[in-house]
Amino acid sequence: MARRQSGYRQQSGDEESKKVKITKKSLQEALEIFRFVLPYKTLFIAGLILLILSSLTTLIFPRFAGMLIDAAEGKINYSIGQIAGALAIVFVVQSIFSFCRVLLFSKVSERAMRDIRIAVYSKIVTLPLSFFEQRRVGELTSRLTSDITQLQDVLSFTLAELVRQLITLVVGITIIFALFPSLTIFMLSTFPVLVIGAVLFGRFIRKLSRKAQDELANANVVVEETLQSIHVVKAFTNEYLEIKRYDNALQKVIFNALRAAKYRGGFTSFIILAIFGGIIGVLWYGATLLEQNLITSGELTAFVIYTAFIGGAVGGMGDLYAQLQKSIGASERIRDILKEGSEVVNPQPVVERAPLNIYGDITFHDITFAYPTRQDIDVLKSISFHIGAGQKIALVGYSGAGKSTIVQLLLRYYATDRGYISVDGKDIRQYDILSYRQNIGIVPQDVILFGGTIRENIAYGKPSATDEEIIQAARKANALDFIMSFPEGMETLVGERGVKLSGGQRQRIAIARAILKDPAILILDEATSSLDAESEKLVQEALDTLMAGRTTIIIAHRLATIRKVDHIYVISEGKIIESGTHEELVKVEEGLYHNLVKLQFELE
Ligand SMILES: Nc1ncnc2c1ncn2[C@@H]1O[C@H](COP(=O)(O)OP(=O)(O)OP(=O)(O)O)[C@@H](O)[C@H]1O
Repeated sequence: MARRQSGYRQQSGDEESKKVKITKKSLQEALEIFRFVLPYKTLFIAGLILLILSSLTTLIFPRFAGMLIDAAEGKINYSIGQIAGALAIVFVVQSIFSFCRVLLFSKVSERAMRDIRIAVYSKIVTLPLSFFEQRRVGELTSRLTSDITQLQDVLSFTLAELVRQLITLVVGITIIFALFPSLTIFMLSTFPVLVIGAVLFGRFIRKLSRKAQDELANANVVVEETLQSIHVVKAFTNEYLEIKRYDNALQKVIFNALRAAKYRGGFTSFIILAIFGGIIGVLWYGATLLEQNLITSGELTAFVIYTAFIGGAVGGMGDLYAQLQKSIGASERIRDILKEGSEVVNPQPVVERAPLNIYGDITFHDITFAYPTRQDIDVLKSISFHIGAGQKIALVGYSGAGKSTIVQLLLRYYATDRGYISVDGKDIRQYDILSYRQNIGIVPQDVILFGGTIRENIAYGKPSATDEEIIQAARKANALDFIMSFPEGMETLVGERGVKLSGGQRQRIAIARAILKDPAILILDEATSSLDAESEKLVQEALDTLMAGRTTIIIAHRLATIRKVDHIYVISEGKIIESGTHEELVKVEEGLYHNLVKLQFELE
């Protein structure tokens, strides 16, 4: 439970950090993300021009509305029909502009976002494993989903609104200032109160709403945990407890949401009072001018509508500012990922890479290693050994001794800086990483199958494999019989929505994958859970076929299976403490291997 709780706490922390201060530097950095828009700059600029035009045409409306009234009173030379007709034309044109603008911006934003998504995803999958140990998967997927959606909002909506409101503000004020200077000065004098009040109040309310959202995220954790572990919930008959837990979490949501609502209501009243107070003031002053015949009623109307437009623009600024803050946060986080160093520089289909054929002569030269996330603890201490090409060795030792770590280093999952590993006499760091890994096959402890058909899962070992090769591999892995016993054969779906394969069956699929990959070096991480005798025999036979002629490292859990290997290394606390053949090692009576064998013999 602690695991899941802490995960989500951090996520709500992420929400907090989504907002950053807008400074010149942060803005400049955020704008870097806009390089993804560059390929579409023509469309973007065209959209921007249309946006400016349509914003400007909106500003014609108040003036024309005023003129309409003046025309009705016979104070100007145009007829009502002429002005209404002109207005209608203006708005037909504007509606066409707006349509094109929305379309253009969508084209730009959709394409740019696809490019960013691909860039971020390519970066993520090519990063070294150590990166993934420092980040949570949820965090990375949220980079790809919510952060990029945030940027998309900016491109398709926020930016347009910002431009429109800035134009309304600047051009609107300029127009009324030119037309009605004294009224404008009067109106502007009421503004600062409104703006400062709105900004302060708005910020406070957003903080409260965020708290309510965080609580909602916490409530969602409960649902997610429960559903993920529904087996456990049912086994412990804790349905009621879980409902109660959800209810408690929702209580907190309600408490915070209502608190925020109270202030939001207050804010609304404040805005109504302030804006209408301002408008009443302006109307009062305007009416006085009208009474003195200093302006016409049409002009007053125009002025009031302009003021409403400008007020609306100012009111919307707070929200836009918050949106921009979020987007800058989002783009910073995306940039952070894009800046990380990939281990695979240029991912491309393996067949297109220069083939690297290694023999599989492996030497560990005095390797000492600590995981990047736990730098202070040396997990391996001065490990040196040699495996000749085609030899089979086994690593034996208690859980946590460092067996898997040895294999992970061979796979170059982690960088080594104390000591080095060579394959065929060359430091493995000097090989192209993809070509190198292409020469290593793994049959893991827990075989993970992707959702898809059995064929696809086997072909994962060699995506270019022909049907015949896949069937051959399945046959050699002793898997063909059970695969063909399914009505859909190779096309049988496995994984979450498909059939569930037994442990032994999954292992044989993994063996077929490895056979297809045909690597020089093979790593077998023995399953800890034992299979029934029949499955065991099928798997063992398949493994024997697979191992033939390959350098093989077996991480052994059941010692019975490794009697025949060329050499056994007994690992304890990161050191090789014994080594030799099975016959040699069992003779050492005080030895760990001897004891492990005795223990297992007694257990069995
Ligand atoms: N990714 C990691 N980050 C930090 N420490 C790790 C990591 N993986 C393993 N360790 C630590 O390294 C030590 C050796 O682990 P390793 O998995 O190599 O042991 P093992 O002998 O393979 O054990 P088992 O037989 O249980 O798989 C353990 O103390 C483990 O906690």
